[in-house]
Amino acid sequence: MTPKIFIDGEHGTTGLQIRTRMAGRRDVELLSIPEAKRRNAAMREDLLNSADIAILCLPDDASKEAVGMLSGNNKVRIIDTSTAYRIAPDWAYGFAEMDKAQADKIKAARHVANPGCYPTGAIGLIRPLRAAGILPDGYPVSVNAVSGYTGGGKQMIAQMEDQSREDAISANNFVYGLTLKHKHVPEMKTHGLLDRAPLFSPSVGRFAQGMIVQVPLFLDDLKDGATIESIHAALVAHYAGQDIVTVVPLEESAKLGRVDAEELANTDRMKLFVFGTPGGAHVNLVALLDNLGKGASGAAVQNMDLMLSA
Ligand SMILES: NC(=O)C1=CN([C@@H]2O[C@H](COP(=O)(O)OP(=O)(O)OC[C@H]3O[C@@H](n4cnc5c(N)ncnc54)[C@H](OP(=O)(O)O)[C@@H]3O)[C@@H](O)[C@H]2O)C=CC1
Ligand SMILES: CC(=O)N[C@@H](CCC(=O)OP(=O)(O)O)C(=O)O
Repeated sequence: MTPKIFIDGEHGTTGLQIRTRMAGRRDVELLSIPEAKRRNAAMREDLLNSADIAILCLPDDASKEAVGMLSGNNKVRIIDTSTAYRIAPDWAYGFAEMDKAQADKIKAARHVANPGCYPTGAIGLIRPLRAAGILPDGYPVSVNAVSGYTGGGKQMIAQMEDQSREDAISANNFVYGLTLKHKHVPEMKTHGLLDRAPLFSPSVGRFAQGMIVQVPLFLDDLKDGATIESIHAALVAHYAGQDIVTVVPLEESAKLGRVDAEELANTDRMKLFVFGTPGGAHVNLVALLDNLGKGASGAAVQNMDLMLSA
């Protein structure tokens, strides 16, 4: 039987991108709700319960409501793209490359929490160094990032693109999350294996899709003997054997004068760089991805495929 997939929130930014990625696929049947009925609870409940996999592309509250609509159903599997379940112990975290066992956990899971866009970059950089013992307990990790404006969903897209709106945003680049209580911090801490919450400072640029996440490190405060080379080697070893997350060779990074946030727009991959000077005191870890690709919809489709392959 062809597996049935329902995307709750299919007319939003993340949902639409998932639909685009599924267009033309014959191995799955997409159940769909008309745009005008997208908030009709009875129709959603019926479609959710008719699916083999429900992909939730909704705000947190609506995701929780959808999970509630499935509470009596022990068959439907769920991929939730919201923040609601990302550190819930009974949900598998949908970042397949984060360690060697994760893809199998996703394959077997009934409930998968798709990672946040910024956390995908941050955890992708931090977790391998924690696992290798290079980043010690107590290290004060900072995460600085810039996202394309589609990261703010339909509302921010309208605010950036329609300058006639009362709430239009005219800035080309702005820093936000100024209370330092961003919803992604717990997720970065848990899946980054950190014992201290990172200091996370996000920003948005006037480009639709793309993301740079930076984690600067002081070598003196890492494990004794840590160097730009040993950090790079730990990342290379961690990501060996797959081609979605690539670690850029040090010689290649050393030749770069800049990193373009849009380089991986419209792809589902992530690139990791280690910048610095051999023998120097600092390194800057950089992750490059599409906030809507590996940061959202690309990861959701990857997780769906893993679940279907079980
Ligand atoms: N954009 C991004 O880069 C990323 C987003 N995500 C996550 O994906 C989720 C969706 O975000 P995004 O696609 O950006 O948001 P959008 O606002 O673009 O889309 C959300 C969709 O959900 C619909 N919706 C809202 N409330 C309800 C409800 N109660 N019942 C049914 N439908 C509802 C909206 O309808 P309406 O038009 O009526 O409001 C809209 O179609 C969020 O949880 C976000 O955190 C994850 C990673 C990255
Ligand atoms: C630019 C922007 O506003 N970004 C969002 C994060 C993206 C998002 O809402 O989704 P995820 O949590 O699933 O990544 C924010 O900072 O709230």
